[in-house]
Amino acid sequence: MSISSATPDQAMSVHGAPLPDTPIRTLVLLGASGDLAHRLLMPALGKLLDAEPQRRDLVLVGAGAEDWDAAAWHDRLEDSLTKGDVSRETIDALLATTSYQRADVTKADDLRRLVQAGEAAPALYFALPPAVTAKACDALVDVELPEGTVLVLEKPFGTDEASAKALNARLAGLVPEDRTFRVDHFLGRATVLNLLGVRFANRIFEPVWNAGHVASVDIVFDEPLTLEGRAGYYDKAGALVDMIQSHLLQVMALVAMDPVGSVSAFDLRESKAEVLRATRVWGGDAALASRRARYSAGSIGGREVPDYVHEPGVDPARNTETLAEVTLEIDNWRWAGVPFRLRSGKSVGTQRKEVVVTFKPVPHLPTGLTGTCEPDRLRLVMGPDAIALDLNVNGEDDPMGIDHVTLDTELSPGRLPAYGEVLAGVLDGDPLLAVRGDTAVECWRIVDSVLKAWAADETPMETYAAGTQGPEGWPV
Ligand SMILES: NC(=O)C1=CN([C@@H]2O[C@H](COP(=O)(O)OP(=O)(O)OC[C@H]3O[C@@H](n4cnc5c(N)ncnc54)[C@H](OP(=O)(O)O)[C@@H]3O)[C@@H](O)[C@H]2O)C=CC1
Ligand SMILES: O=C1O[C@H](COP(=O)(O)O)[C@@H](O)[C@H](O)[C@H]1O
Repeated sequence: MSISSATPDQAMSVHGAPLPDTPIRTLVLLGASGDLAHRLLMPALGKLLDAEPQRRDLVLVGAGAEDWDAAAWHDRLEDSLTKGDVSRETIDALLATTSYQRADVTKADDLRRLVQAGEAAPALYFALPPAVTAKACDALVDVELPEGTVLVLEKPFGTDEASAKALNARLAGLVPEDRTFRVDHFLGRATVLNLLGVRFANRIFEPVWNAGHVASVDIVFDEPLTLEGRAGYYDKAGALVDMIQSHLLQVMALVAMDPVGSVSAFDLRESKAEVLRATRVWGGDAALASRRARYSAGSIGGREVPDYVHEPGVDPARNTETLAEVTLEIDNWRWAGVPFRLRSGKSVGTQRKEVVVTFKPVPHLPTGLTGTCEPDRLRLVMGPDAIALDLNVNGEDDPMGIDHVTLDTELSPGRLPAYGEVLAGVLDGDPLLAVRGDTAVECWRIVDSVLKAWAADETPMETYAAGTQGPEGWPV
């Protein structure tokens, strides 16, 4: 990989890597009429251009199945950018150069036209359903790609370990690995990036960041959001694949990896990969190490929510879970015996999105101190971004009595939305925030055994009413 050594006068990317010789000037958005493109990608692109007006000389080419003329495309793009609070100047600049092509992206001829739409090598962003992305990659075999072409793939990357390997093989025949961006937008979230600063720019955490001092780690992403009309995708994925297989395992890798010598793409991604290679389900028993549940009717913030199985587009026969929990172990010197619990759910009453590191009790509490110690806990909250440290202190009323306090502060939400950071990496050719091919396969290996146990009904499907914190008896 070519990232870590810059010549003295070489330009640097926002993530600190040298810029490639051929920076990306054409972004082709395949699936431009879809939800991801409209709600997240185009606003994030606008925010990135707002933040770096001098640096980004970019033409956006939209492509999709819709038969849109220039006016319809302009309306759609402007609506998306306006909703994303992008400046008028950036909106006008983008509108002045953008174009839209109707295309069936599974056809080589249509893809060839799109690849040739700009003057230089493009970034092709597959904002498409995963099955369509796989077909588009097959069709690209018959298209000559200019040197420097970048391919950007969304999650889920494949549907299991074998299909992820096959997709990697297909991509390797198209462009080099460091021009393949497997997107996990959680890697662009401010609090997730903050794991690097908190862990490695402070003296106090790293010496206790191991099985000698840590009792357990929880990575939780519970949302009040319901299905939000996404049955077409979500009912086939479920909470385990939608959140744990990708986002939460990436976060876990950043929490558990060894300290890196640099935050270059090479060092960081290798350190994450090492942790994931050592990760497996707790006790080697996927059925016992996991739980699943599905929401029934309830209400969230005054809004009535139907039974998941009665949501439009849901097929009850799929038996899809909306809340998943998996406990993992990391078989290495640093983490042997420490449970990492990953959990994510929809239609949960109170949002909880955080990494919690729970420390072991002190080896000896001095005789004479009274009361009960609570475990020290470090929390990194993913939105609104915050950090908190729960500590035991001496009490107000009894000077020798133990009391509990929390030191906490809000953290900046970051200069850009998560997808803005991801796009900056894509355009700079810096794969720091992209998921490496072997890592994508490892993440499937970790969850595949759970998927198999669930398919064989070895783990019961539990129920929780929408608006509650999950089934009774589950730790929150
Ligand atoms: N939406 C979200 O919040 C998130 C989505 N993702 C991922 O992003 C990807 C896209 O998701 P999303 O935007 O929600 O999906 P949508 O179904 O909303 O959009 C998919 C787009 O692909 C187009 N499309 C489908 N087949 C073809 C084809 N053969 N040729 C050209 N265009 C085609 C569709 O056009 P048409 O509708 O006209 O058929 C549509 O514009 C998925 O992998 C998803 O997992 C990741 C994170 C969040
Ligand atoms: O990728 C996904 O992420 C969102 C949560 O991320 P956020 O950045 O929107 O908070 C999740 O709701 C969705 O189901 C999942 O597909």
